[in-house]
Amino acid sequence: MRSKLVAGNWKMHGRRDMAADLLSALAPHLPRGVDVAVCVPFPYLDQAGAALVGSALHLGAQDVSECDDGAFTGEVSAGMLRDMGCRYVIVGHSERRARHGESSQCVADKAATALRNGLTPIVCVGETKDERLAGQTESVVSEQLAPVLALGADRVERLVIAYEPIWAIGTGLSATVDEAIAVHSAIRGALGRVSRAAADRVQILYGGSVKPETAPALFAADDIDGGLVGGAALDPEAFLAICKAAVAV
Ligand SMILES: O=C[C@H](O)COP(=O)(O)O
Repeated sequence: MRSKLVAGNWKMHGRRDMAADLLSALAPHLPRGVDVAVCVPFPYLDQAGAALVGSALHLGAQDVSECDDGAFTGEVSAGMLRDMGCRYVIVGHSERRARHGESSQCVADKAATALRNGLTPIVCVGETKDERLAGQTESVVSEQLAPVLALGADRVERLVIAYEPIWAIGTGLSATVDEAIAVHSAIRGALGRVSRAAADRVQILYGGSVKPETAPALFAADDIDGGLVGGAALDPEAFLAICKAAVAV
């Protein structure tokens, strides 16, 4: 039985005060029975890591370099993220694939570097609206996952995967439960072709306009192991309600 995970992605929002306020509004009120993480902008990771010492709220980052430490101006290494107290790191978010031209191979390299440094990568995949309308959702997701699954069973078994249809991100228009289940089941099938343990262990999160109203039905599905939450993660009341929805199932 897989546990549920709810990860909040703050994206490029807030300042020092907002980070402090959000963390203090969340950390003491986390429900038991669900893993919860917040993926904080790089400049506030140190502050967040210090604030969360001894807390059940896990820390994550939103990206990582595929390289180990070296002459890579502007990049942040997995070792640095570990040093900040991170447990998770998002790799391959559609906003980075689109804006920074990250290929699926680059995303797999980032996942491998994160794992080598003791971080759990949250690998994002998902299709555009045009790809969905063209009936290409599963083939797009499968191509995005291919280099990641090629990392081999021992590494794949330690990943988290997030299915995030791009058309649902920040639009208020979540995928329906059936639409999400169809893709999650296909991902679970692909994991099963890597190893039985990968299919059993890897948490597959849904992301894309998850709200307190939509979370209960999504999280009740067997193959939906929690959520990657953007906008609603900036509102502590909404985020805690989403976390509670993951416990109730
Ligand atoms: O990483 C989070 C996703 O991009 C979802 O964002 P959203 O909840 O604002 O749609």
